[in-house]
Amino acid sequence: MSHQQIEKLRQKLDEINLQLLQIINERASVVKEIGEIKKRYGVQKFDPIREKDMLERIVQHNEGPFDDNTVRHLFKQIFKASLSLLEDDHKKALLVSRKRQSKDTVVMVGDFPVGGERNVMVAGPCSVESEEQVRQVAQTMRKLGIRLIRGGAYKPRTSPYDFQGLGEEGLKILRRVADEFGLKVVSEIVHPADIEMATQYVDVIQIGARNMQNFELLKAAGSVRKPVLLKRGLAATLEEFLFAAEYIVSRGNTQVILCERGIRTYEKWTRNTLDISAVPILKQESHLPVLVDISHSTGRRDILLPIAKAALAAGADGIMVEAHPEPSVALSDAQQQINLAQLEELLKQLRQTYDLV
Ligand SMILES: O=C(O)C(=O)C[C@]1(C(=O)O)C=C[C@@H](O)C=C1
Repeated sequence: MSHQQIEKLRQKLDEINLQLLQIINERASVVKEIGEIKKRYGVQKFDPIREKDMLERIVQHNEGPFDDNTVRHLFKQIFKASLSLLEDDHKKALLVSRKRQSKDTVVMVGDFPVGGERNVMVAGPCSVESEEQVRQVAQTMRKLGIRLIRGGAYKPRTSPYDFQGLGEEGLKILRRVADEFGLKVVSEIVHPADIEMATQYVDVIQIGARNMQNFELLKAAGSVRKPVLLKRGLAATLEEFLFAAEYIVSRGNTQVILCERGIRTYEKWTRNTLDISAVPILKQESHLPVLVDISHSTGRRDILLPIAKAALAAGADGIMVEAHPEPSVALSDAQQQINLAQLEELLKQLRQTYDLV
């Protein structure tokens, strides 16, 4: 008997659910119309004052049985969903977004895939200091089966009195040594006018954190047909990061790799704060491969292994690490680089769980 009563009431609820569905979608259509107008006039999508007014008015009409706080909470969820509907519409336009391309982009660095089945490691010294130094690193990498060598030839340093890099000579060293050991070169370019020249020497153009919003540099990188490794800015939101990538991709260079390298926070025990949540969010929002720079994000050697594991567990396509034959005498970032034995050990540990090349 009571079972029948419940069934009847449930039928009623089913009907109400459908009515609610229809009405919230009707509401969403109106919100979208407002969104179109806002877009046309460049008005901010989120309007907290309007939301507050609406909540007040709704609560005034609330006759229960839900209490006012519950009603506020429910409607706040509706507003939130409406807002993300507006923002989704906006993001739909981005070429780098998942909405535009559901399939992962695999960036081919010559014959070497980044963002494919296997995780990658980019390793090498912070700065190119000499051919001998690069050769020692390359030899170890070859032995360990790591293919992507990094090394800075143009160094954007905080102090103008610090080592500024060997410039084009540094790129030549990288190219020569990489060819000798069958490796691919990743190196940072800081000036738009150098992009064209750099394509002769590097396999991946790196755009560093300090230049993430150097729009002329991004445009220049978008105009060539070389993979680009774009690092997240020191204080860039993920949205700004993706817009920076969009600058490159929208110019026709679709081969972009994103790199989370930590952001600036009040924490002093690490050089930067690794934003680990950036990894799954970027993978969700964008089809581009995502790497994590475990050296710059931490600035310290002692936590590289757990940080690398965290990055890969969070879904990163690979990690970047600074390695030097003798870190204590390195001309830059001496305290965060690992030596070659430590590189080997790090890789050994990671390979127990991950297929890292
Ligand atoms: O009224 C607006 O300006 C809207 O964009 C609609 C709406 C809503 O869902 O009601 C959506 C987002 C804003 O934060 C405020 C209100």
